[in-house]
Amino acid sequence: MDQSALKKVAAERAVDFVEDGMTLGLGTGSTVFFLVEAIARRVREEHLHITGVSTSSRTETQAKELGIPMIGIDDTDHIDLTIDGADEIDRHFQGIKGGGAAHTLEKMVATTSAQNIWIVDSSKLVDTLGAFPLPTEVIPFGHTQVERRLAAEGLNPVWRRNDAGELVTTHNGNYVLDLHVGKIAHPHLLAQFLDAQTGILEHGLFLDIVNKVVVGTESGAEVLNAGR
Ligand SMILES: O=C(CO)[C@H](O)[C@H](O)COP(=O)(O)O
Repeated sequence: MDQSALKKVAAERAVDFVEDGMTLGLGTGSTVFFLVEAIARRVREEHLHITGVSTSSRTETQAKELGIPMIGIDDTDHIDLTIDGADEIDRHFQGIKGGGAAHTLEKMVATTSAQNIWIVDSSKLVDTLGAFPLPTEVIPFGHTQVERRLAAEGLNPVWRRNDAGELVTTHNGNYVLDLHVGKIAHPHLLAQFLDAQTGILEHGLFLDIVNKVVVGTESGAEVLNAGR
């Protein structure tokens, strides 16, 4: 199976955790694309009443087109379950997200959610985080000053650009600075440092957040419980 097929395996298993009446956070990315399709199928066929909260305009558009009722994050203070993709997950169920530049909205939705499930293909499981460049969202004012500060700390910041070479902007109009750190030995310490940097709106370390990971493998979906 190719990577896309493995993502679909994970997404189609995760939809089993969706229950009637739930307010459901919907993540962003190619794995979530399959999830939204699978949820819409259950809404249609089983007449499930669910309400979605999205983390990007891409997901919002897809969900609405497929008939999933949607509300905004400002319309609720409680989400029952959020299902999202991830870029890396380590053995302690800590993760990196933001490959799709949506990590700020994703973190808001995830931290409003009672439960979080991540859906990934098996290539996303790692021993130590950091091979995937860690995304940060940086506000335009003083952004090169932030870059210099992070470079001085040895965090190897690189602005994310699109195929035309332009700076990628987030939903909020900010820039994405990817940190090529190699190995993140102490994710909590790095998160603390980044949280303290004025100018960085949010970073892609998602620590102590995920409850379950559904992994798409060649032999089917595997559910890993984080024990939190
Ligand atoms: O964090 C994300 C977007 O900001 C995605 O969840 C992450 O990049 C995984 O994407 P995909 O499912 O396409 O591999």
